Amino acid sequence: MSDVPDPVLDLSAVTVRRGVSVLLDSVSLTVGAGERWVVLGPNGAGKSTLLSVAAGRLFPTSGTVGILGERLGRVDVFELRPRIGLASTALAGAVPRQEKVRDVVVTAAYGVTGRWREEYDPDDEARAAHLLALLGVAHLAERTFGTLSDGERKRTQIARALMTDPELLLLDEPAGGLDLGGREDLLRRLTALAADPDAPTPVMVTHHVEEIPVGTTHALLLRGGRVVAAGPVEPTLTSAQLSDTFGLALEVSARAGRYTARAL
Ligand SMILES: Nc1ncnc2c1ncn2[C@@H]1O[C@H](COP(=O)(O)OP(=O)(O)OP(=O)(O)O)[C@@H](O)[C@H]1O
Repeated sequence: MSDVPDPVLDLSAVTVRRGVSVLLDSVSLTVGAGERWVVLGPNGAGKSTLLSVAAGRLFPTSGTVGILGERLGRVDVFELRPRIGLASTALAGAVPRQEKVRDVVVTAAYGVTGRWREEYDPDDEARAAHLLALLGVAHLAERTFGTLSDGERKRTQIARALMTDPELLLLDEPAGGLDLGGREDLLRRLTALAADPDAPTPVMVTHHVEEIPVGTTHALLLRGGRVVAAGPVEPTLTSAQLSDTFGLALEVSARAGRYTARAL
């Protein structure tokens, strides 16, 4: 998108403390328009915390956060949030189990979860249907969210995150819990989405290098709330840096834009 502010994200020395715990320790990150980022790190590294900051949902203890050309703390976050698509397990937990899948998606246009109108704009209904098809779950539109499998929920959440036509797309472990076929299908769809010049700039959190979609341009490696390495994906995702990130000797290999890692 030519009119998307650049950088899309501009975090400088962001620290998040909770009591004596330091969840993020002076993290700086600049995501340019058109870049496609992955954030990798072990359990508890601070990935979800970082995504919450990037989503304008968590204010850091110190540091500055620029999102889509606005400064967190100076901007009305309720105006900013529709410009950011966020799919996370925490948000999925806020969706009523009885909510129909199509309503889970369409209500994002109104900034709510839970159906609250009898009628929606036909254009919104059509967009929700299109996004469910894009994520491969159009056949589930009339089902209730509570009856979906984990993988189906993930896809529905991503469709919801795209509903407002956001400029920034934040995905927290979109492939987590998916079976092999489901993961590969989702990655293919994320790759196709990333190739669309009108698609939002994605920042995706994962634990596994195998879940990095083809077309990812940049990586941030996080451990203990600190940045181990960040930058263009190839020089960042080295065996040495991945080993530092996960705290064990790993060998990473790349083939046709996909990555695998194994312990040495
Ligand atoms: N309110 C809090 N008070 C103290 N510690 C917290 C609080 N919230 C989160 N943490 C801790 O902060 C650390 C980072 O959490 P976060 O959820 O960001 O990690 P993560 O990298 O997303 O982990 P995972 O991969 O397991 O989802 C964890 O050790 C977590 O236990």
